[in-house]
Amino acid sequence: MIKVGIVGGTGYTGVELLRLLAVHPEVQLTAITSRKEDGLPVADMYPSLRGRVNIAFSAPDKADLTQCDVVFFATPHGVAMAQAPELLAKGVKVIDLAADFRIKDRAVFEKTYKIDHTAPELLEQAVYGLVELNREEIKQANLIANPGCYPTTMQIGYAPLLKAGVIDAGHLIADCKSGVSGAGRKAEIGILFSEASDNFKAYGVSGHRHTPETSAQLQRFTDQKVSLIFTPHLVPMIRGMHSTLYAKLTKDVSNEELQKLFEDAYKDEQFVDVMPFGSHPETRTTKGSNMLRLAVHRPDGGDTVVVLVVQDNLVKGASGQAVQCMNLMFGLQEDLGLNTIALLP
Ligand SMILES: NC(=O)C1=CN([C@@H]2O[C@H](COP(=O)(O)OP(=O)(O)OC[C@H]3O[C@@H](n4cnc5c(N)ncnc54)[C@H](OP(=O)(O)O)[C@@H]3O)[C@@H](O)[C@H]2O)C=CC1
Ligand SMILES: CC(=O)N[C@@H](CCC(=O)OP(=O)(O)O)C(=O)O
Repeated sequence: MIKVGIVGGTGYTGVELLRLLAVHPEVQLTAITSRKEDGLPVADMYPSLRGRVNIAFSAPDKADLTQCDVVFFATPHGVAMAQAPELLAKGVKVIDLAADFRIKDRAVFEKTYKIDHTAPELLEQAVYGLVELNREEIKQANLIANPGCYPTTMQIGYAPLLKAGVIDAGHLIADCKSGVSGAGRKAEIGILFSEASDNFKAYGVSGHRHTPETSAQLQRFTDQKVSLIFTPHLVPMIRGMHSTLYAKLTKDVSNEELQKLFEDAYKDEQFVDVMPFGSHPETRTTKGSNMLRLAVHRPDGGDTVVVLVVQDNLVKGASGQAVQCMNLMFGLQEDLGLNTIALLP
């Protein structure tokens, strides 16, 4: 059994990890930390886990994470970088759900997150955990930088077009919407029920931290200079993400050829569903599952291609993706513990 520790077990991605790992056949939950809930049985806080998770939260300084085989950090940016060096030195693998190791360029990271990087020596060895685009590296990794939720949709949607060289990489426009759980489980005015429900708004139109992360990753797939306009929106639902990705075609490709690019790219991927050309994927078809669904459009046969992508921000956008990485890092079947079908309606 793989001994797993979770730092930040009380947050939304933490409890999502618990939901997935509690029924994972190869995992033994060994340590779950919380600064505020030291000693509280996990299932007292989350009764959905009664009878499934029988350990208590422990304060981060009391939990012996070095006895684990792998530690997930479901914590704010800046926490994993403080603890990863010691864990890695003791042979413990680390999967960070935050951004500490996502951006290789330290200066760009520090400018974007306004945090001094305290473990820059690990940036080189960190592997970006988007399995469909990085599988072989993930298998060898000891330190995973799990992607952001929006970046996952943008990369899966744009990568086949960039690799095929059929779009103008210098003018990508991503119009993305997230459910409120994307902001985490914290008390903040903008995510109160009376502020976020029955309301719809964009935020971070300029300078959202997912723009540099996504641009740097997309740059791997093309020689053209990538330029991305990314606009996130908060939608009044709890889980779910919908990204509408626009790009200008630069080659004379048919609709069938466009569709085939995506079908070929993801034909062996069990967590990416390429729907028939012109479909309208719905967020609820991914709720609670690790599936990402997409559909390709070309409005009025013009020179703009539109890719619609949906996922559950807490599963494929965070904790499910992290478990998918763990499975690969430990030589397990990639879908172990991840075979749930979405809840519908
Ligand atoms: N929500 C989402 O859809 C996604 C989130 N992410 C990223 O995953 C990470 C976790 O997000 P999310 O679960 O939403 O966040 P939450 O705010 O819901 O939870 C954060 C957790 O971290 C713990 N924590 C906070 N500060 C510290 C600290 N200094 N040391 C140790 N533990 C700490 C908190 O527990 P306690 O206070 O009890 O110690 C809590 O359990 C973030 O970096 C986020 O950006 C990534 C993709 C999607
Ligand atoms: C709705 C909402 O607020 N979403 C978060 C993104 C969550 C995510 O992916 O987080 P990290 O990159 O921080 O890990 C945001 O826009 O900041």
